[in-house]
Amino acid sequence: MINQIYRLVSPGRFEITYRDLSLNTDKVIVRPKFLSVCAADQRYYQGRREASVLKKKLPMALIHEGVGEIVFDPSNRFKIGQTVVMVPNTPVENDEVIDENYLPSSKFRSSGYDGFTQDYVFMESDRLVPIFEELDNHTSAFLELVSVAMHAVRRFKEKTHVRKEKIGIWGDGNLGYITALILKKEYPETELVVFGKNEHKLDYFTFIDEKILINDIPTGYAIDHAFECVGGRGSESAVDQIIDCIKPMGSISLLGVSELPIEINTRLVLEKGLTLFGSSRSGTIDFQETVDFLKENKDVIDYLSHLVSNVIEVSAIKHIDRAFEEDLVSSWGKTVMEWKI
Ligand SMILES: NC(=O)C1=CN([C@@H]2O[C@H](COP(=O)(O)OP(=O)(O)OC[C@H]3O[C@@H](n4cnc5c(N)ncnc54)[C@H](OP(=O)(O)O)[C@@H]3O)[C@@H](O)[C@H]2O)C=CC1
Ligand SMILES: O=C(CO)[C@H](O)[C@H](O)COP(=O)(O)O
Ligand SMILES: [Zn+2]
Repeated sequence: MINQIYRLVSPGRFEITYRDLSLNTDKVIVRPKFLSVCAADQRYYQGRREASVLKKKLPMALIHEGVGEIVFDPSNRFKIGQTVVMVPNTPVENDEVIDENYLPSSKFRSSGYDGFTQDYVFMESDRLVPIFEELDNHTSAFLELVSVAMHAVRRFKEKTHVRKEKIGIWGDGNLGYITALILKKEYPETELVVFGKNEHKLDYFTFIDEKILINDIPTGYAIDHAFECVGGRGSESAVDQIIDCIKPMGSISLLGVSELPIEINTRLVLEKGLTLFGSSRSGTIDFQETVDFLKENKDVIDYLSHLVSNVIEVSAIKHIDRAFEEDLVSSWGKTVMEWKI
């Protein structure tokens, strides 16, 4: 069969590539249905990566968040027409200690390997997780991002000391919102405080205990642990504020991606005996955990749906551009593409 792959060839320019693929395969074939734009895809689309990185990674199909329908399944694990969430990480080896998303050999879609903007995606059966009926299509589209937060919260549980009276989350965007939602369920007794830049975004955090604008942090304000969900230029000041506010022996979970290296006040990190750890991406186990978590906490699905800010029907290549352009000017939430191309 001829598969059409919609690749970013240079910033702001998509082109179609045709690839002849055999149906004599052990791979499951998935038809993408609802895809969502991640900040990482926007950086490629806008060319906000170093020229050497763009040269190495493009042309490449973008998008690593999405759900699709099973069209062919030689593994017999799924029903034809079943909706599944697609795991973008593809490991090529097992390791007893290192999670699949930290193995340098793993291939991650839309970061050096083709993402989901294709007519059909050929995947290993263990890269697909069925979802359940109450999970609506638009919200399911960004389950990958939820799985990243889930993964980070799992690591947080493993690495932090027991006192969790107050946790601070820096970042009033998608990742901050999702991380806060998961933490609220996992630590119902903990006071959760979100630190943001924008009052109108903080208004969405209706489930949180306290909201603070980053320019109005009271002197002497203290938290036990923190999550940095900012990324980009804001990362440095966020980490700086966290290091100032955090109590001794607290942990800082770093999630934001910054294009340039940032400065960290290591003197205070040492003095307070802090633990800083990064979390990136996720694996099948995190996707399964996410789906199970949402099955158990159905009210979270409703909160997540508040993140759906743009839904763009894509039936031609120019609509992919439209989705990226609209995502760029949108001040809140996620852009979802209804993949009808
Ligand atoms: N670790 C991982 O695997 C993943 C990492 N990411 C990364 O996480 C980061 C956040 O992603 P996402 O939530 O989608 O992006 P958003 O732009 O939605 O969220 C970032 C938010 O932080 C706000 N902000 C800026 N500076 C500060 C500051 N100093 N303190 C507090 N808030 C601040 C921004 O406001 P404003 O817009 O007004 O500047 C924005 O609302 C990105 O770098 C992204 O690449 C995303 C997915 C997975
Ligand atoms: O978004 C992400 C995971 O969901 C990661 O931030 C993304 O994979 C980073 O990749 P890149 O190095 O290509 O920016
Ligand atoms: Zn992402």
